[in-house]
Amino acid sequence: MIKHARGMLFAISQQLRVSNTWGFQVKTRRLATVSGAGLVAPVGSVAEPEPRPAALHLGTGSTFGGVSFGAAVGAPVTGEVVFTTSLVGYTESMTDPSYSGQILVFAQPLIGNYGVPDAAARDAAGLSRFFESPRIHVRGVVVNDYAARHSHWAAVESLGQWCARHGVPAVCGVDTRAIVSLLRARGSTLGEIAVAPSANLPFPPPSPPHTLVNPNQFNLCAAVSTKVKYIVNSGGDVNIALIDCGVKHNILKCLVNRGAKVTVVPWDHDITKDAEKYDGVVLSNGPGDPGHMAKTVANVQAIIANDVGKTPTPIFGICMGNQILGMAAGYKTYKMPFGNRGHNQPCIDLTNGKCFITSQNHGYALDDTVKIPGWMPYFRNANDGSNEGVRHTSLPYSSVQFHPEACGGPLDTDHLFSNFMNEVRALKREHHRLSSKIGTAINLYNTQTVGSRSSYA
Ligand SMILES: NC(=O)CC[C@H](N)C(=O)O
Repeated sequence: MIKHARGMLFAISQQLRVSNTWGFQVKTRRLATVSGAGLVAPVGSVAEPEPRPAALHLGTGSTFGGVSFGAAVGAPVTGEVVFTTSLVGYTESMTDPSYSGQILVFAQPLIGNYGVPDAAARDAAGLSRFFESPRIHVRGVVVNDYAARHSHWAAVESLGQWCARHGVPAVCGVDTRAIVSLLRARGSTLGEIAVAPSANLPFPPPSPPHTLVNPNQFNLCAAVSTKVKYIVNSGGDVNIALIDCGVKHNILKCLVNRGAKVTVVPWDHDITKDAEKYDGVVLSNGPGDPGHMAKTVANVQAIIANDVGKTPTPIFGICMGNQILGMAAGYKTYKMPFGNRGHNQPCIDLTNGKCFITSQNHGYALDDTVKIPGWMPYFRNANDGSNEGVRHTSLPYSSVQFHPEACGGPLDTDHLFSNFMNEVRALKREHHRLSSKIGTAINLYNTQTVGSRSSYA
């Protein structure tokens, strides 16, 4: 069966390699998506998808014909076409909510060789063991060489089966180097994946005439953020408010593994109105244009204003979180030509000159050329000089554009979570000490006797 599928794939892709353009009509008819209206079929219920002609059409007019190895979608799937240079981590990238609205092109030629692990596997805190969120967020994937045979101890299905179950189209057999060159030259562009209704059609399916919708015109963070507050690791010694703009599970894990209780709140939630006290705030990653995040920016400004005259609440932002904290400080954002996506982006810590290799996935950046009193650039990209973080000059507010939680990618900047947690605990102790100084005699007595036995003492 595998041999047969591989043979067909090879034959079709050979056929398509010699016919990347067309000037003819192919009859199209609608196909039901495998997953239906948002429902995902269970693991094992979907056979290896039938290889069919497929194509990636770019808004710039280029077409790349290939072979479908994912969902047999009826209508073409549109999105912003971006590329990643990451060598591994396709399951983590595809479930990263920051990729919402995007068609992801892998520069690494061989994709799918280690299959897909079990989405139901959980860690002790109930978080997904292998994925960054419960579902696939990319709109489609484009690869050069799809490994029809996978092998890994954790794999429960192939990449093609996983895509098919989630209704996500996937195209292989295309020259991804040519696509990456084009995207680098022309910038990220809108595009669509079209899959032929039948395996017997010898040519890539054409793009029906229509306007490509730019996903970045929508507030994608609002769409992927949690709708309700929830807590992870309720027994943690410090309470971190995580403002969820599309959080990757590994950010939660990095906090929980360091002993924190994490209270996850929606993207537009104002934590200064909450009755409960937070010891620290994390601003998560998230998809789309940071220009839609004015509400979150205002809420962060409220947290900072609320700190005046008190022990400050440490804030740490990641990716979209960097853009939000930066905008709260007064910086502006801009759209990069093709962004930085991959696991090998060098970033210099401007406080000590050290360079770290980082995991990245972003298409927007902060413009830090304008000086903002009280704030400074924190990290800088050693390749393109773009901003990779900002920090307050004296208060514990900082953020990074890259992903210190990795998954996938290098763990070189994992210490930033430890720094943040140390700051949170130190300031909680300080808060404790100050309130004991200015409190009434009875409070002072309680703080000294009870506080000295507490875990923060
Ligand atoms: N990973 C992220 O948080 C991405 C942030 C933002 N959507 C960007 O593309 O720049």
